[in-house]
Amino acid sequence: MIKIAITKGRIEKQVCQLLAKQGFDMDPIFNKDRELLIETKDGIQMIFAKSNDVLTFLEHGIVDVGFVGSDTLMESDYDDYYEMLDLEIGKCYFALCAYPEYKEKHFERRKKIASKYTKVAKQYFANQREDVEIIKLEGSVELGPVVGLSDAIVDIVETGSTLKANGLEVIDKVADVSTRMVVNKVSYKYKRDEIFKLINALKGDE
Ligand SMILES: Nc1ncnc2c1ncn2[C@@H]1O[C@H](COP(=O)(O)OP(=O)(O)OP(=O)(O)O)[C@@H](O)[C@H]1O
Ligand SMILES: O=P(O)(O)OC[C@H]1O[C@H](OP(=O)(O)OP(=O)(O)O)[C@H](O)[C@@H]1O
Repeated sequence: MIKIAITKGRIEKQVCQLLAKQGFDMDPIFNKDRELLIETKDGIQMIFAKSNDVLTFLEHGIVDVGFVGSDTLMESDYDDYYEMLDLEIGKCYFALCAYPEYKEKHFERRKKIASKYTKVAKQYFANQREDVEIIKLEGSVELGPVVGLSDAIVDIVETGSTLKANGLEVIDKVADVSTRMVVNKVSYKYKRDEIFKLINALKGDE
């Protein structure tokens, strides 16, 4: 039995579709209602969790494998896992975004930057050698500049439609993001065959 934690929502749907394409029986998952733990005929036990919690389950050895966005990996302080695969789905990117005038504006004070991903934002500005104030928001981060809480945001951009709808634009691209398969180090040792069966299937090698 291989135990998997998967990020609920977008990632869950796309990874399960990939596995179904490779012949795994994903029907119990596609047909689930509000259940948070499902077992399939192929010996997979899958739990559906918030992205940060996927890493918590992996860290505590509750699951062998996790599927999360690289955004979550970049933001987390936990890194004692093996990153085995870039699934090249759930693609989006981190960007510094603001109103167009941000680029020309001269700031007499520290800039204020709102983000749900404060670690990523801090790292970006540290690399730029710029001292800014980072303000944590849990979502609807675009509100930062819109309501005057911040001068800019560091957030995920996919289609760009949220930015456009709020008059904002990408000032600088920070990093690409995609879905990754991560593996608990102990599981890697003891469930190697099952793990590689999954990896090969996801790579389309099976
Ligand atoms: N447009 C997008 N916005 C946010 N995440 C995206 C987007 N496109 C792909 N992703 C990826 O999907 C993952 C899950 O996103 P989702 O919006 O389902 O949850 P979340 O924003 O991390 O958390 P929450 O459940 O609090 O909204 C992200 O971690 C990211 O890797
Ligand atoms: O470029 P787009 O295709 O418009 O996607 C980007 C938007 O999607 C995400 O928000 P999400 O929908 O996860 O909601 P949230 O603001 O509550 O995090 C992200 O934080 C942006 O707001």
